[in-house]
Parts: sequence; structure tokens; C-alpha cells
Amino acid sequence: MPSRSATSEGFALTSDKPKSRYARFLLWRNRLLRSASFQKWAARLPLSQSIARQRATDLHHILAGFVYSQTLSASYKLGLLECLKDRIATLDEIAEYCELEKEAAFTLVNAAVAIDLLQKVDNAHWTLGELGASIHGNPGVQSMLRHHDLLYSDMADPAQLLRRRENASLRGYWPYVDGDHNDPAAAARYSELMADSQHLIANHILDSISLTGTSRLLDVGGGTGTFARLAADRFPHSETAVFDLPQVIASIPPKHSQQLRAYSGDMFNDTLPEGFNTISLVRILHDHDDLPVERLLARCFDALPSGGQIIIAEPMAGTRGAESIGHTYFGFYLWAMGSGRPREKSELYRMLEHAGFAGIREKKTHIPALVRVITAKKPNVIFC
Ligand SMILES: CC(C)=CCC/C(C)=C/CC/C(C)=C/C=C/C(C)=C/C=C/C=C(C)/C=C/C=C(C)/C=C/C=C(C)/C=C/CC(C)(C)O
Ligand SMILES: C[S@@+](CC[C@H](N)C(=O)[O-])C[C@H]1O[C@@H](n2cnc3c(N)ncnc32)[C@H](O)[C@@H]1O
Repeated sequence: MPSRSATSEGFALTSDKPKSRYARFLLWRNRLLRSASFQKWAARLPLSQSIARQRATDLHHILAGFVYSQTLSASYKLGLLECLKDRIATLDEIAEYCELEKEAAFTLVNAAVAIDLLQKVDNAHWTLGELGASIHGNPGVQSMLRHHDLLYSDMADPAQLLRRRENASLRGYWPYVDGDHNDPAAAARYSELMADSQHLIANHILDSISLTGTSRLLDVGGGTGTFARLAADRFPHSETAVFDLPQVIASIPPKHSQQLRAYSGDMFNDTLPEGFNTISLVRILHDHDDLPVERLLARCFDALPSGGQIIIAEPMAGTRGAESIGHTYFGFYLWAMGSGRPREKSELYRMLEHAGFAGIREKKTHIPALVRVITAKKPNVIFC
């Protein structure tokens, strides 16, 4: 393990000498990259210039990330995105709608254009850009935008957040991580967010799986039943039901509770209802640490009949092209939430195997950055 030791230059990390060639190569490369003269030279040389330009821009985007998020937040909160929905507007109109001085509106409009939220129509008019227009097609993104103030406030002091996980404000938003199952107001608040944002992923999950007429699906931790209802619409010959904490089940609106079988209980301590040959866990496992996840998978295994199927759907770490959504975004989100972590597909495979499942497969989704799906089967018992 590296340890901190005082040197004449202050603190330095000392560690055992790297053994592999790869480790030695990395140390050599990093010494080169931090050399100011190498950087100057690389920026001038035609061969390395494009790499230098790209890496400098990459670093700047990381540095600026919080500013981009807040530009999106301001565009939403000040009504800029609403003002330009199906409209083309002048700067005066935008300034009036957003209740901003013209110069401030100009700063916001230019910032939003640069990140594709808005688009310039001509020198005097603006409308939504491709990303701004996409937000209007996804009400779940708007709910997430409102919710993110909590995460941003925790992330304003990341060192404090990492040292004092228990003090994060996001933790209070999800009382079940502390085993607090008695706050109906909090449960209603997070269930509404989950129901809204479920629409971002449900169709991708349902496009990737198939339920037949003999499928009886229990959506464990299924909130107020949005996924179970959408699954029933998509596969009308299957039966679907939801299992969640009592205060969540109690908050299912009457018009929905009549159409859906709902079971209340604690998935870690109560027996899961039997008679279902498919169990889904949608955005559940990443909320919990390894031990409870192993216990939950074992309970699902026990509740399923031989040949029964488990479906795991959530964003996963290590997703190609979306690496930072997994380990960076969800890594910090779940850290601030106070439990769980994003897992790589291979880790989930191992945990499923450990619980006794077989035939473990990934079912491709259209947008893996948002959600990925793994299915597995409880093996048929072979009598000798
Ligand atoms: C028409 C012409 C000329 C050209 C067309 C070109 C073309 C084909 C363009 C494509 C347009 C298109 C279809 C765009 C689609 C855009 C989409 C689908 C955007 C979707 C965005 C989704 C986002 C940003 C989702 C964000 C989700 C977040 C932030 C989720 C957070 C989840 C959390 C915090 C979950 C918490 C649960 C817990 C506690 C971890 O368990
Ligand atoms: C992140 S939400 C996901 C909800 C839903 N599956 C979705 O994707 O929209 C986690 C869900 O797990 C439920 N949950 C947490 N702890 C639970 C427990 N011990 N027993 C049953 N449900 C629980 C929560 O009430 C919540 O509805």
C-alpha cells in the first residue's frame, strides 16, 4: 500500500517498486506528460499536435463540467427551455420571459447554444437545439433536473463528501438506505421521481426481453408499479405484480391499484410471494452493498420455481462509451446516497452464479448508457 511520508518537498507518495513492464511504462509516460517542455514540443509537432489539442480540450471539458450542468439547470429553472418550446424568439422576448437583464440573457443564450441546448436561427432569433428539444421528449429528465440540486450541493465539497459520507444531503432523500421504512412523505417523494424517470428506461428494458403467456412477473422493489404496468401493456397475456415497502405500496393511486396486484413487505427480511416464475429487479441492486445484494439474490432464487427467470435492469459500470456515467456519475451518486455502488456486468454475473443461477446472459438494450439488462435462470432440478 502506498503511504504518505514527509519529504523536503512536502508530502510525497511512496510505494513498492512497480514490478511489471506495464507499470514502469506508465510511470515513464506520466513523467513525460507532466514535463512542460514535452508539452510545448508536442503541441508544435504536426504528428502529436492533434493528440495534444484533443487531450487539452478533454481536460478543459472535465474542468468545466459543473459549469455545463449549471447552464442546463439555469436554462431549465429560468424557463429558457420552456420559452423556446415550439417557438423562435428574439433576445428581448427571451430576456422578458426569463426575467433577466438583456446582457445576462445574452450570456445564458450563448452558453446554452454552445452546448446544443439552443440553436441560433439567424442573427436575431433562437430556438431549441437538438439536446434542448430532446429534453422536452423526456419528462423524466426534467424530474431528474429538479432532483439534482441535492447531488450538486453534496458535490460542491467532494472532499467532505468522501470523508463524511454519512453527512450527505442526498442520503436523507432515500431513507430506506438507513433501514428507515416509516416515512410516508419521503417514500411518496422518491416514488414519484422513480415513476417519472422509469419512462426513460422501461421501453428499453421491455424491448430487450420477452414475456410469454405463461410468464408471471413480480417486480421486486417496483415502486408504485410503473414498470409492472408498462410490462402488462406490452405483454398482455402475462401477469404482472409489484412488491415494495408498505408505505410505497400504500401510495399507489387507487386507479392503478385496482389494475395491479401489489404486495408490501421488506425484500431483505420478509418472504417474497410465491407463484411467480419471473422476478425483475429494476434499479435495485446498485442501491445496495455486496452483502445485502447477495442475500437478495439468494431470496429471489428461493422464491422462483425451477426454470424461473430473474431479470436485472440498471445502468452498469464499465459500459463502453459511457464509462463516466457508470463509475463517475453513479459512483458519486450512490456514494452520496449512502449505500451501494455501480457494478460491472462481470460482477453481476459472478453474484448471480454464486446465488445458483445459470444461463446468465446480457440482453442488448438500445441505449446501454441508460440501462442494461441481464437475465438468468434457476436451473431445473434433475432427479437421478
Ligand atoms: C430530424 C433530423 C434533421 C435529424 C435527426 C437526427 C437524429 C436521429 C437525432 C436523434 C434524436 C433523438 C432520438 C434523441 C434522443 C435523445 C434521448 C433519448 C435522450 C435521452 C436522454 C436521457 C437522459 C439525459 C437521462 C438521464 C438520466 C439520469 C440523469 C438518471 C439518473 C438516475 C438516477 C439518479 C437514479 C436513481 C435511482 C437510484 C437511487 C440510483 O437507484
Ligand atoms: C431506486 S428505487 C427503484 C424503483 C423502481 N424499480 C424503478 O426502477 O423505478 C428502489 C426501490 O426499492 C424499494 N426498496 C428499498 N428497500 C426495500 C426493501 N427493503 N424492501 C422492499 N422494497 C425496497 C424502494 O422503496 C424503491 O421503490
